[in-house]
Amino acid sequence: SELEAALSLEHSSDNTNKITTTALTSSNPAASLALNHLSNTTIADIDIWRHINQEAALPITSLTQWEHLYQSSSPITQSLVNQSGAYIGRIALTNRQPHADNWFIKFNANFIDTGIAYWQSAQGNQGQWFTFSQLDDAGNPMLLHSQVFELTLNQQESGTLWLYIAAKHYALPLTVNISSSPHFFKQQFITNSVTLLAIAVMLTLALIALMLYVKTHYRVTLACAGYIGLHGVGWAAASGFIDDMLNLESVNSTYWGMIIFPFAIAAAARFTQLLFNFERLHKPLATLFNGLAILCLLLGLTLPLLSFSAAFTVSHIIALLWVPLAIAVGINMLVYKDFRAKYYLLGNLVYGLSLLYYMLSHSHIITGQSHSELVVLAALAVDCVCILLSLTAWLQQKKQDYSRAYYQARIDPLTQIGNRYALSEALKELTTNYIIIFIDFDGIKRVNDRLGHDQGDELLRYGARLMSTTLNGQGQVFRTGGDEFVWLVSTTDSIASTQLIDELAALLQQCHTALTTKWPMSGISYGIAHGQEGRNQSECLALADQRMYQHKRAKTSVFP
Ligand SMILES: Nc1nc2c(ncn2[C@@H]2O[C@H](COP(=O)(O)OP(=O)(O)OP(=O)(O)O)[C@@H](O)[C@H]2O)c(=O)[nH]1
Repeated sequence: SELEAALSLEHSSDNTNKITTTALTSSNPAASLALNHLSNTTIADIDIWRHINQEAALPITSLTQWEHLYQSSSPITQSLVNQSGAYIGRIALTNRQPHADNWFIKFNANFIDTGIAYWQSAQGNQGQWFTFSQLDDAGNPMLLHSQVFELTLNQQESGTLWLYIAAKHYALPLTVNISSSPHFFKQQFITNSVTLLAIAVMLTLALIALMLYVKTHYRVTLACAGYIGLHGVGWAAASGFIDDMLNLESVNSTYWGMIIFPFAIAAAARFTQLLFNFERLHKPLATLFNGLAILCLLLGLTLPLLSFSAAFTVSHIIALLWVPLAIAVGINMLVYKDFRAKYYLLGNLVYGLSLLYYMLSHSHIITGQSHSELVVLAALAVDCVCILLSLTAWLQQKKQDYSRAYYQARIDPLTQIGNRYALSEALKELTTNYIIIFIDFDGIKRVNDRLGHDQGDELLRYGARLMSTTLNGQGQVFRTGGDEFVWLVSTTDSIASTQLIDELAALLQQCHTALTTKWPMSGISYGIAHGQEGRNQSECLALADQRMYQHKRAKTSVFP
């Protein structure tokens, strides 16, 4: 005769529930549970489900149809992990509470196309219908990672709960959890909170990376946004969040996570390549990561054409290959003391460890309720934070490089004051009220020839320093080349007062005197022009240059 597993719930002395499984004949029709306010029972999939060869024609409208379907089903011999298709189950339930109460019947399955239940009370003729289909679950509580319906039983009510489920893939053992309201809300609060927080973190970080791309146009920021954002969207789909939000009825969006995953890894490979600048620093790694990105992209495009189970397997293989590769790259770059590697490695290590825990909890090494999916999701959010930090390190380095290049392009290396390029920028910023002074050192050739080039250099350095300090914050001095300098002063008056020009000339005279004290054969010649004397800065500069020559010619040579 056909054997069936039956379950009875007992209270152990420490007030926790345990399940004993007893083999019974078909005269005892189903697993049976006596429910009370402590109930939180998980029934192993092998103890409840029976296989149906093809999906049932819906709706299943009567008890006779349920019984007929049950008769045509066959027992399963192993857990439903990685299986697919339609299954039927039934549980005998009794309310042992001294009053009417509610229990939540939860299905530990990420993917459920059709989920329907029928409660046949022993005390009433009318049955009650429930749906926990992802394709049609608008009336169910919004919860993530699984489906649920709420069953209300009167005092001492007993009966049979019939269950039917169909999906393209069961990623986990298809256990059924029956819990009292307090247990259900406590557990689901944690599950929903961790999930929503992790998804919110990922999507927010992706948005930040996207904004950085809009601002900088660096491809690495776009790859980062794709890497983090696609993980976020993938989990929003896989956890059922998108389904709960949009109430899609024609498609089951929980399947999308697996299809999106290869695209996320394509972005991750591209990000890694750009982050570590492999194109310039390590060609073979650049080729490897570019190849990987293209491969993942092609796989992502192909997956929707395959069966979902195949897509599920492919995505998991990609994860198994990607994470060790990313960790190896992180370690390798850390060995080379790369500034970006610590965050990158830390993130991938956290994610890798969570995947290890996930695998162990699906083996027999770790037993009990492991919440491994939640652990992976939380670890992924941490990984994404680390990935964004590695991007920040990259951007900081880029900023430093830029500042250095900016500085080098504008600063004269000998005198450490602005060069011709810096002058041209400063000239453009002048308004009409300004004074330009053209300065040329005297006798530097003689200093070079008689005292050596080092002394000539020292004279130029000293002269530049002297002018900058003598000016005492009035304007800025630039070295435009050789022994020529330009001093720009912005003024407030539209017509620069003769008094200010005299003051500036006095300061220049001070410089001249200080220079000749140190190098008697040297000195400076200068020409002054103000903004109102020319139509633009160039004309004013040319006028100052002319006056400098006049000054030089007019000076009686100190060293004939
Ligand atoms: N030591 C040194 N000399 C330089 C540098 N740049 C230009 N010179 C020299 O500066 C001189 C510039 O030419 P001039 O302006 O005719 O030289 P000068 O002796 O000052 O002549 P006057 O301006 O007529 O007094 C050249 O001899 C250059 O070799 C530099 O960076 N270091």
